[in-house]
Amino acid sequence: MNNRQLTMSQVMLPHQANVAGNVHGGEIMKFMDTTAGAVAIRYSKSNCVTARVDELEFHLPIFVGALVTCTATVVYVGRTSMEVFVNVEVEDLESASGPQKALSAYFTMVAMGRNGKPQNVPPYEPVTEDEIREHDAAQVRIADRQAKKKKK
Ligand SMILES: CCCCCCCCCCCCCCCC(=O)SCCNC(=O)CCNC(=O)[C@H](O)C(C)(C)COP(=O)(O)OP(=O)(O)OC[C@H]1O[C@@H](n2cnc3c(N)ncnc32)[C@H](O)[C@@H]1OP(=O)(O)O
Repeated sequence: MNNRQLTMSQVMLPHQANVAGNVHGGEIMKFMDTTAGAVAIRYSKSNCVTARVDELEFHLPIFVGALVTCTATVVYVGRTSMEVFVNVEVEDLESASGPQKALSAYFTMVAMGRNGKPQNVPPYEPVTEDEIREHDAAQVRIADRQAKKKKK
């Protein structure tokens, strides 16, 4: 089992949409957060909180009845934090077009100890070319963020 990746699917229901049938962005964001949280909990074996979500851009409308699939992957592990890439695909089950990419984002999840403080998570060493590329890109993003924070 790959404990760094987890996929969850949901059919969108009327209570998640506006009167025109468009699913609220917040519903999708909550689903992404839950998927990121679940994989982070499984990876770290502890409760996790969301510390940060990077840019979100909705490329496609999502309508009631669509099957939405979130795949969350831990791409970088710090001392107590994990960067999780969440990819969202949407599928109209009545059409033959198959799943289409709707949006994606990076979530930073922090493992919390029972004392309410961040706690260490198991280290992660990327192995495949894709894993190493994602890991290196995460390091660049984190360094950029830290540099911006220092400027403030
Ligand atoms: C156990 C149960 C099992 C049940 C199974 C059920 C499964 C069902 C799944 C549902 C899953 C739902 C998942 C939703 C989870 C929420 O939505 S939680 C609610 C929203 N989030 C919050 O309330 C968090 C509020 N913020 C905080 O509590 C604190 O700011 C934090 C995030 C703990 C950080 O505290 P801090 O004092 O700044 O800690 P600090 O030691 O300085 O930093 C800790 C790490 O966080 C990083 N960090 C801190 N702030 C940031 C930031 N803004 N950006 C990036 N990184 C940051 C630091 O760089 C550091 O990283 P490392 O170098 O250690 O790797």
